Amino acid sequence: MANKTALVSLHQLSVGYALPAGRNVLFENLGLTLNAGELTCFMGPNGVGKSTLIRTLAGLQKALSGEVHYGAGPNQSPKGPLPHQVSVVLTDRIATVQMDVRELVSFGRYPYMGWGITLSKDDQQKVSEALEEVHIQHLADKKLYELSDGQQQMVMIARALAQDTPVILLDEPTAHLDLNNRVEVMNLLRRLARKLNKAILIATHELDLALQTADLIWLAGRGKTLVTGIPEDLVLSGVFDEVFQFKGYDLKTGKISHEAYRDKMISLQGDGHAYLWTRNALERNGFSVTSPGPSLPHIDVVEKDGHLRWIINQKTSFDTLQSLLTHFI
Ligand SMILES: Nc1ncnc2c1ncn2[C@@H]1O[C@H](COP(=O)(O)OP(=O)(O)OP(=O)(O)O)[C@@H](O)[C@H]1O
Repeated sequence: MANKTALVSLHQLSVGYALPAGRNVLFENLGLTLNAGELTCFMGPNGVGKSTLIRTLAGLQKALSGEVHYGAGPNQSPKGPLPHQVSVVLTDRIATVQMDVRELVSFGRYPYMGWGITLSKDDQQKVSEALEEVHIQHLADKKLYELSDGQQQMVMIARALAQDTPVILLDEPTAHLDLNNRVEVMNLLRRLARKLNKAILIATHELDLALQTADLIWLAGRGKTLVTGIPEDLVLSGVFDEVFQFKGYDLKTGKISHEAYRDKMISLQGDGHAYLWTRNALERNGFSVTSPGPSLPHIDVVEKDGHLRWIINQKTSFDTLQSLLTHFI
């Protein structure tokens, strides 16, 4: 297997707050890496320290002890990473509303602008490429106040891309977005990691999306350390259940656990999505669903001429699940 290239390495890193009343250590002795070409999702309960670690890795907050190395050699800057090494997208709303999108994305070029305040041809090209990469060229001349939350999020990601760093750190980039935009942002970040060989770390509460898109998970909440692994291994090991203590949700099946409060079994036969959603409707309404067996009410889900039908005991037929449920309830 090809060796991974570490773009960020944590060495015995402890993070938290040195307060007058004493130290509040959130994570201790972390020894992890962020690798080129990988999307890492950083998950854990509220208040566990995700934002604090992101800020520490971004050089916005001092580590309590230990070191972070960026790229090949040790970190050269005592204050944190250099601006051409790491870009960061935090949760703050954009305050400079009078600015337009292209101007804000241009801010990503500041590490390369020398003493001048004008963008070179190369800078302008990078800004245009960043806008294209996140598919917001059409918004380039819009004022920031004209944008939706999702569009603003895309603009902040474009700014980070224009900064052209091998590492991007993002704190809850999908907060306040609708499902389509959440999926789009996660897919975009995964694509960027692969295509541009970047190491991308996202602190997120999006359990479903993270499990489906992350190359690696950092999971906080078991002591002051992080459990790491690919999503599927962590789901099967039960460590997510241990950390989040899900109530009424079965992570292994990805389903809400329904209570079979009607004490009534129904046998069900069908295929694909129609079978799964029929089962969901029955279980959500308190029935136990089983495979075909004698002396149970039986439902066949059949598709004919592009239309679904539900047939009870080979006699009574329904053309919606709602009407089927009404029959049983
Ligand atoms: N400036 C600060 N000074 C002291 N303690 C702080 C400061 N900021 C955060 N904390 C504490 O550090 C802990 C971790 O906070 P942090 O915001 O990093 O958690 P988080 O995992 O990002 O939470 P969430 O998922 O709710 O965003 C919390 O207990 C918080 O009260």
